[in-house]
Amino acid sequence: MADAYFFLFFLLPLLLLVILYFLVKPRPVKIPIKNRHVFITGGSSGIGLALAHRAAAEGARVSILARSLGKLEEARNAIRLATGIEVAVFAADVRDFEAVKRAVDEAGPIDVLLLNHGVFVALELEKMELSEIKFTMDVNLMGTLNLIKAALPVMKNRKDPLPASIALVSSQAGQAGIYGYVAYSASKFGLRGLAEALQQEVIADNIHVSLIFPPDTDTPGLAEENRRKPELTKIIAASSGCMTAEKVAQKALDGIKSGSFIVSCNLEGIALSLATAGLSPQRSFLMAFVEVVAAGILRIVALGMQWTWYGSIEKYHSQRKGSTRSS
Ligand SMILES: NC(=O)C1=CN([C@@H]2O[C@H](COP(=O)(O)OP(=O)(O)OC[C@H]3O[C@@H](n4cnc5c(N)ncnc54)[C@H](OP(=O)(O)O)[C@@H]3O)[C@@H](O)[C@H]2O)C=CC1
Ligand SMILES: CCCCCCCCCCCCCCCC(=O)[C@@H](N)CO
Repeated sequence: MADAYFFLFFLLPLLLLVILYFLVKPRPVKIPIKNRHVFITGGSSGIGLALAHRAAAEGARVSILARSLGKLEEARNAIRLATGIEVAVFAADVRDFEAVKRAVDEAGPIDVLLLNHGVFVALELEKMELSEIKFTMDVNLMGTLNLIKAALPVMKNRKDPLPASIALVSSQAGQAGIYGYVAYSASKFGLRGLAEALQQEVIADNIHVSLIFPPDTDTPGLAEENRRKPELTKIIAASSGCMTAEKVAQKALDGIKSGSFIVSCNLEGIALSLATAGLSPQRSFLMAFVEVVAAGILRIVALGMQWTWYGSIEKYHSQRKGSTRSS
């Protein structure tokens, strides 16, 4: 009997750990940011601004890109005031490849390309204009591809032997489809396929991809979104907490520096990432171990999550039916 326990709880896990240690690829990597060029899109507000602050404070040379020059200059002043460091600003729309290319060329070789720009409206697909849907896909997905296309040739040709990074800010709504985010979830899920494929294409150039999955984050963008957010979106998104932009920026930068492919920001996010590990690379054999061991139980947790979400949806519809009948 004791032998069986020894095998099950000691020998078997140990064997699995050893196997995973040799199995995980790409191999772990550390990406320094001190004295390196960090280029942040959407760096004038919210998470991007917090990322710019933090990267500057950690000694990186920082460039930020967004559409509004006014907001960019405000951000530059705020960062100068807080850290004494001057960031470079570039006004361009990520949908405009030529403008993006000019900005990237002018900024000089990039070590960490942090693609954080994004637009979001929470609204049922039926209530969204086609133009809004297209706008979401164009900015979040095509905008990201435009930036990568513009920056990659120079990143590949860098003389620096240090590892470089391309980091994409997705969302927990890019790991699980959420009511009210049909277009947004589509754009953010798209980033995952992009990132998985891209990592295979750039690994030989010592470029490492990170995908960041924040929950609701207290930013000007969220405040705007909340003004017309469907009740059900609020209920379902409340399954994960709300974070400050500073905390998300800290988690994101730590994840990028440690070369993680998947970067979660809170506890619910860790569960979500384990449950959706799929065929994404995992560089840490310890995290791979947790993924393997937790897989079955997390599938049950995920089904329980769907049970509560669909419960909320049913309740919402039955209440609405009740109220339209009585009115
Ligand atoms: N806040 C949240 O709850 C969450 C946000 N995220 C993601 O994090 C990222 C940042 O979000 P958040 O900080 O809240 O957003 P904000 O709305 O506060 O900031 C968005 C930034 O992106 C820039 N931007 C928007 N559209 C374009 C464009 N077409 N071209 C260039 N720049 C553009 C904005 O500047 P300008 O308008 O001047 O162009 C601004 O700097 C997004 O990708 C979002 O999807 C993920 C999970 C949760
Ligand atoms: C198996 C374990 C499951 C653990 C819990 C999962 C909880 C998922 C909640 C998802 C919330 C999505 C928020 C999107 C935020 C965002 O991107 C917007 N604010 C911007 O539009």
